[in-house]
Amino acid sequence: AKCVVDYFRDPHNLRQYPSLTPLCAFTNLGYLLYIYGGDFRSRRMHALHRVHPVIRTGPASLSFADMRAINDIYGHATPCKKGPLYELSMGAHANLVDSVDHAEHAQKRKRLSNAFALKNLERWEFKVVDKCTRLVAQFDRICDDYRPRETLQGEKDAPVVSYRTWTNLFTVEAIADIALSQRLGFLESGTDLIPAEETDGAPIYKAHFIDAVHGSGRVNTPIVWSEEGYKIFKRVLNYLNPQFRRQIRLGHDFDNIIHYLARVRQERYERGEKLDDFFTCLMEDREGKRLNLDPKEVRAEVNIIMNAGSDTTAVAMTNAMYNLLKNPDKLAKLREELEKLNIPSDTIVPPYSIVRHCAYLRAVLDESLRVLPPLPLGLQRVTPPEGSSIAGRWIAGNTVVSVPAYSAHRDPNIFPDPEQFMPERWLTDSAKSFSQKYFIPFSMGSRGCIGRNITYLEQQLLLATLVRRYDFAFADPNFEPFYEERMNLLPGDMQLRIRRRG
Ligand code: HEM
Repeated sequence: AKCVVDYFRDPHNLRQYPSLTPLCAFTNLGYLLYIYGGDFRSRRMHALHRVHPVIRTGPASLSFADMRAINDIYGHATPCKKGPLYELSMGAHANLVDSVDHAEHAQKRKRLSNAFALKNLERWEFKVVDKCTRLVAQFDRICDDYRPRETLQGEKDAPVVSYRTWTNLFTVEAIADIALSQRLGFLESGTDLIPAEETDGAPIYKAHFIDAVHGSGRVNTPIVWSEEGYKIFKRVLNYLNPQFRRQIRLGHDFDNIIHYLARVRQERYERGEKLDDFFTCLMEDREGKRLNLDPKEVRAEVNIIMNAGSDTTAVAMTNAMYNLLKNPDKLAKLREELEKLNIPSDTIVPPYSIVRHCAYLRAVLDESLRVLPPLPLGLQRVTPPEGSSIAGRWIAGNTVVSVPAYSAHRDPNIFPDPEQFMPERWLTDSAKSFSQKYFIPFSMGSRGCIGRNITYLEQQLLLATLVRRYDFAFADPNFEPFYEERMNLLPGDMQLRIRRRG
């Protein structure tokens, strides 16, 4: 009854906006039901946004597909804060992503920003080169061991690899080395089995890293949109739904993997090993003075870096290869750019000092992030109590507001022919200005992604390496990707035939 009364009282003055579903105007359950199945909801929602630039997604929530809203909601000067979702999904301690308080976040960000600066990343290039080299060793072995069979067309066939899985193993290994100086051996074993341990000293066991990351996302994403219902839904679904229960267990495995990794790294630190990684930035300031952070906070930061730092980049890598294979003329252009570099053929991984200047390579990656942003949904922010102006409208205080990257990247006034994969659009004079204002795969402002330099380092090195060395083709020529949208838009498996180039 309160929902109905509030609908007619309309304290946020939102009745003027069309509702995503009729239920959304009355209760957050409406949005929860809309996203529950985990299909590609940002695409569904975009179909509506093409007609309505502002949509009501809850009793006090709006989604904007108006480009002016990006700066108002996420820009450096925004008065908006992170929304209730972040506190709800927080673990035992706030981390850099879910910390809501401005002062707390600024302090956390300052601590890590040195580690994420571009000049430091170049120091860690060797860690990424090592992972590229080890992935190439596996792909070479797979190609060399394969006994080709004749196809119906009379050609020799080639082995099949799961590009999605191998690139995900690559990104987990890369971030484990960058963050914790830890070698996991995933690229040798071809699996993501890793030790995990409870905080109560129970024996160590093994868990699957990637399933565990996805488990924690699958638990929270469907239910975190209802502040009132979150805890109840979690309990009820855990009781009634075996699949949900399994995801909760996997999420728990992820916490235990992080506990294991952080403990091992802490012990190395206490033994006086001098290692060059993020963990050191959590232990000491730039002058080497100990910070003495609460161990729960250290674990929370390790958790988010291992999660955000591996999954998003793996998604982006799969999407970039998919887009190139669907657009062979763009792949040919990329190869042409890389071949012009005249890098000796026995150099497996081209140096970052060279590939970072490859404009077409960067354009391919950006265009892929535009078409398929790994976080396509509207990132939740909330207006200050006094209200705020967004895209030229006055929005009442404590309203949840967001701009879905999926829709922003499809504004035809900024990105003509938005469904077309056209890296060339990033090579025009105007590209710099629209990329700064309207290209938001990493969000923007003070809460924008701190790891973007790392993802470009990884993606540029790996894609340049693989495109130079191998030919890829869809194992199923009619392949169409399957997507599961949680916080991240997760592509399903992508099987590719792989051949060594001459
Ligand atoms: C293609 C790859 C990536 C994409 C698309 C991406 C996207 C994003 C987005 C959209 C946000 C804002 C989240 C929000 O407001 O809730 C974010 C924040 C963040 N990302 Fe990334 N990210 C990527 C790679 C990385 C990597 C490699 C790391 C770590 C090494 C990382 C670490 C973080 C952290 C710690 C934050 C929180 C920043 C803050 O609030 O101060 N990300 N990322």
